[in-house]
Amino acid sequence: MKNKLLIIGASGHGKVVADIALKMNKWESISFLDDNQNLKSSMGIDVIGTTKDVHKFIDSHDVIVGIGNNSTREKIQNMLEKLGASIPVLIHPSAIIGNDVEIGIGTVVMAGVVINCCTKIGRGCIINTSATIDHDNIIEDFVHISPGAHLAGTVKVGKGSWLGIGSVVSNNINISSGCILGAGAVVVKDIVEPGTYVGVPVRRI
Ligand SMILES: CC(=O)SCCNC(=O)CCNC(=O)[C@H](O)C(C)(C)COP(=O)(O)OP(=O)(O)OC[C@H]1O[C@@H](n2cnc3c(N)ncnc32)[C@H](O)[C@@H]1OP(=O)(O)O
Repeated sequence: MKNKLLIIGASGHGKVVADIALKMNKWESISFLDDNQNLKSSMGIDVIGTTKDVHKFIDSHDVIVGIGNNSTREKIQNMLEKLGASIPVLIHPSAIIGNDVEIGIGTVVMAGVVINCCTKIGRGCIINTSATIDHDNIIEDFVHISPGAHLAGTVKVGKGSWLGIGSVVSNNINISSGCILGAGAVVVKDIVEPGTYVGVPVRRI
């Protein structure tokens, strides 16, 4: 771990990431990179360059991607890992994490989240505000679980999927990689193909 943190992306998600980092109180300085060259600061935190400048800071900073889009976040995190960056896990102090929970690098766990025991969360995930993920889940890399989503026990979510705000997944369900669940979706059967699914129970659109 380094004593400075660099967050790539200074927009909505990046700002929440910065807020969590401030509350963790582990870094003596926090800065952003953002590809909008007109943006000089966000939340009172300096924007010190664009994504292509990251190599200048790799030796001195922990680096995390604060971009909500799953595939963009994946692309940039993969690049950071190739460069040998030190990539932290960010967990809001109000999150409740059970025993035997594993959380991969680059994942951000937001305020009010509960993750129960024996769950495995991959790299570069977003576990958004007040989501709950119960026991023995497997959440693969670069998944976004949106605010207020609830996953029962023994759910598996495939790589890069995005579960929309307030979605609900019943126990023992597998969701394929590359899925989008709409706001308020309810999943009671396995989803075996990538696609966008909405409604109660879900249908593919
Ligand atoms: C902190 C944060 O902000 S985290 C981000 C949280 N945001 C979210 O969770 C957003 C989730 N997104 C959604 O629910 C979106 O509606 C999506 C991704 C499912 C679909 O978006 P699009 O592909 O643009 O679909 P579009 O809006 O054209 O809708 C297609 C059809 O599905 C319906 N539909 C779309 N979303 C939903 C939904 N959540 N539930 C039920 N029906 C829906 C529409 O009414 C429309 O029906 P129609 O053809 O009969 O008119």
